[in-house]
Amino acid sequence: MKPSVILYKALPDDLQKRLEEHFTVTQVKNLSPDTVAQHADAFARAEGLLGSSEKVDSALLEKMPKLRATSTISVGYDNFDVEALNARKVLLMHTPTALTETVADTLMALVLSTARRVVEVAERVKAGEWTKSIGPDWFGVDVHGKTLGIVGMGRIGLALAQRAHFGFNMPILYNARRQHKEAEERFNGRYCDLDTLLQEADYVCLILPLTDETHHLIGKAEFAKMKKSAIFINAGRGPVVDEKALIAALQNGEIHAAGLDVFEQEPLPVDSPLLTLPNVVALPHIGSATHETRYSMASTAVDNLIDALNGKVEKNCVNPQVK
Ligand SMILES: NC(=O)c1ccc[n+]([C@@H]2O[C@H](COP(=O)([O-])OP(=O)(O)OC[C@H]3O[C@@H](n4cnc5c(N)ncnc54)[C@H](O)[C@@H]3O)[C@@H](O)[C@H]2O)c1
Ligand SMILES: O=C(O)[C@H](O)CO
Repeated sequence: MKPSVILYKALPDDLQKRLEEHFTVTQVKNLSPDTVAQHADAFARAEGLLGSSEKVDSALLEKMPKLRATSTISVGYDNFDVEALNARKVLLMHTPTALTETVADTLMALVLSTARRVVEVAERVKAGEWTKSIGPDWFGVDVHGKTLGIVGMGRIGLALAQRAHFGFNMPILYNARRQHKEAEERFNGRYCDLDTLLQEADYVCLILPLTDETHHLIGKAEFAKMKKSAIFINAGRGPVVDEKALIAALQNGEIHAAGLDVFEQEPLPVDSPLLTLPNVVALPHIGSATHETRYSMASTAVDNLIDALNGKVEKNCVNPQVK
């Protein structure tokens, strides 16, 4: 008999078929208590769980006594209570390499669009304001040759450094939990403490996981250390930044602009002050959202679940020790 799995995200037809070749699949719309109660038998039987963007906590695990593996269609896994999974010896699989280059493209897009005010001036053109040759009130600032500070020199940080170094001739400062030889040898990156990076960078780019350690890593004191001309970018996770402090820093002119793909609350509430600031580019968490990359992530996640339920955890496994 095929193992049972719960699928909580729609998959392209061919991937759904691949999943069904290996498992008996119950598709649900989300992991809310109501949905779990409605499909209680399927959750009780399930050995695997596949999807994204929903909390997987100990309350859910209690409803899934047979669960052996979870597979998330994302690289970030802050939605999972990893301690609870470890205690139950449930494997957690993710999609680390499938999206790296695409997210680095998004970061670069945020750098360029904030610096050159792309969204703001395009809106002015659409509003009919381009009635004569433009003056300095339409100008932006340069990107090439400016100092880029990357906080979180992991897979995506490295891919951003590559773009900035080779494409834009930007000197690179970085902060991470350890020094990265590759960043230094290939992209001339200079490791420094967070304070130095905040003080010296023209562009401060965050691409960090959300952990207890990184929660509100950037707040009032950190914005105060940045240059008044600094542009702040976050495509890691919203709660790494104290959003109230970010709004105040923008409103008080402590920093020049911000490009944001992630927020403390998503979707971003429509009454957020961020949406009233012309020097903010706010994106709806599109870091990896291209057709090619989202397909590749879903395909990897399906393969990850097949591997994990067959005891194969050589790659893409967050907690291989529980096997
Ligand atoms: N916006 C999006 O759509 C999107 C897409 C993909 C990833 N992400 C986020 O980006 C994160 C990074 O992805 P990755 O593949 O580069 O991960 P990674 O594990 O390769 O890199 C993470 C880096 O952060 C560093 N780090 C961790 N804690 C730190 C701390 N306290 N201080 C300084 N540095 C610290 C690590 O040393 C590492 O260099 C993901 O965890 C996810 O939250 C967002
Ligand atoms: O972590 C990730 O993969 C992205 O944020 C998509 O959720």
